[in-house]
Amino acid sequence: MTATTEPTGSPDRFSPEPAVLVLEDGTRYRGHAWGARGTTLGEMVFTTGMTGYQETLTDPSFAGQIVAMTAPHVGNTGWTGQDDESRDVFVEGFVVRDPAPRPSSWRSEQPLEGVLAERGVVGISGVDTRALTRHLRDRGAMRAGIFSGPAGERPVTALVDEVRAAPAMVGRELASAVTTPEPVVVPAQGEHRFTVAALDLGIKSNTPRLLAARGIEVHVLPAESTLEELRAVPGVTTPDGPDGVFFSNGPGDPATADEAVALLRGVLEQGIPFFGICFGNQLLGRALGFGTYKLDFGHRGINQPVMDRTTGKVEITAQNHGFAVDAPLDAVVTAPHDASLGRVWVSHVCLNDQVVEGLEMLDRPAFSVQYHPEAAAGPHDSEYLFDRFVELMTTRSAADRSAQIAALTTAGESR
Ligand SMILES: NC(=O)CC[C@H](N)C(=O)O
Repeated sequence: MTATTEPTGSPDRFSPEPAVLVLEDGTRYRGHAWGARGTTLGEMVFTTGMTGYQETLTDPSFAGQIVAMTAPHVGNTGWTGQDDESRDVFVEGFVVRDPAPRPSSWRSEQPLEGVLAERGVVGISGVDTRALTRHLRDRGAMRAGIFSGPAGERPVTALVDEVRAAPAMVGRELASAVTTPEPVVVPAQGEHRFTVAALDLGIKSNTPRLLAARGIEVHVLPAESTLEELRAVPGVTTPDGPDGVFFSNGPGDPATADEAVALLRGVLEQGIPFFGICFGNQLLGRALGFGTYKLDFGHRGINQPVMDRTTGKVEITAQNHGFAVDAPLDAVVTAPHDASLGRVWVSHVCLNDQVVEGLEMLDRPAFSVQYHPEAAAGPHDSEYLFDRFVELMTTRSAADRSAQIAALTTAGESR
């Protein structure tokens, strides 16, 4: 059935040009053309962060996705080049309720809509984003299109057909489209303690920044790098290879990243300390032999509660993922892919829905989290993970988690 939702309340006062957001199930939301005019297609997702629209727009993990902000008033602080999380805007389209008519911040260099228009990002304003979010929450993530200008004047059936012809997120490989074309070195701040090879699957700038702040020189490498290229990065403590390897966040379906998974297996076999974030966590899961699956509507926002099972502390986290690792929560598992990799446990769990939010190997120096400890934008509760990586590169061996695991087993038995 086709439903139409008209915007309510005060519509965007600034664009008389119509635009329409069409979902693959036929639902449509009318609004106003905002940013670039034309057609854009992608997976429709929502993010609940009240702040951080610029960091969201420049997070390469959003490639292939049309993002709706649940925060109603967007653009208030304009655009500040210094806050970019990467070299471009990567979202496929942008859906907002009520854009600020002009920025109000001494740091702003440009209004948000100007940046969107300049970079060809098709947007729509005046949409009831709460109704859209409830719809996606009930029906799941789905493909969508924003149409404005002459493209939006065609019959709705033609627009729905166009949306349905767009590629689905499941099975989509996007890391190669967003990765750095050339290696980039981010120098260590202060004493140069370690050098890390960071595989750029869609990395955000704040990650090398937080590593560099801990005395780590970061070599950001293209996604298609080989094990030899990773090992050619000389470490401080290990001159025949980097002190550690990092795999970043990134867009697309982790099930497509076979080459990066094979690369990571090589890293693990050689015992090089490893840290992964988001896509990097999904790839550690896959390297160990677990599957990944699509969440109904994903976790996107900056207030998601996660339990760190090592300390028992709950942290408020920034998240942006539509897929997750399928690993058992209450058991220590020997890597299903290859028993010689040793044991692994789920180190972090999402308290909203018990989704796996972190993995830690117990016999090798490797761990990863599904959420964003670099948190730009977001809370800073999880920065300790960068210190754990430093500790791992210092000891070069897995930490002892036997007490935590014994507690977990006892809790499991008493249920
Ligand atoms: N931020 C990320 O790295 C996202 C990973 C993956 N593309 C997902 O949606 O789950």
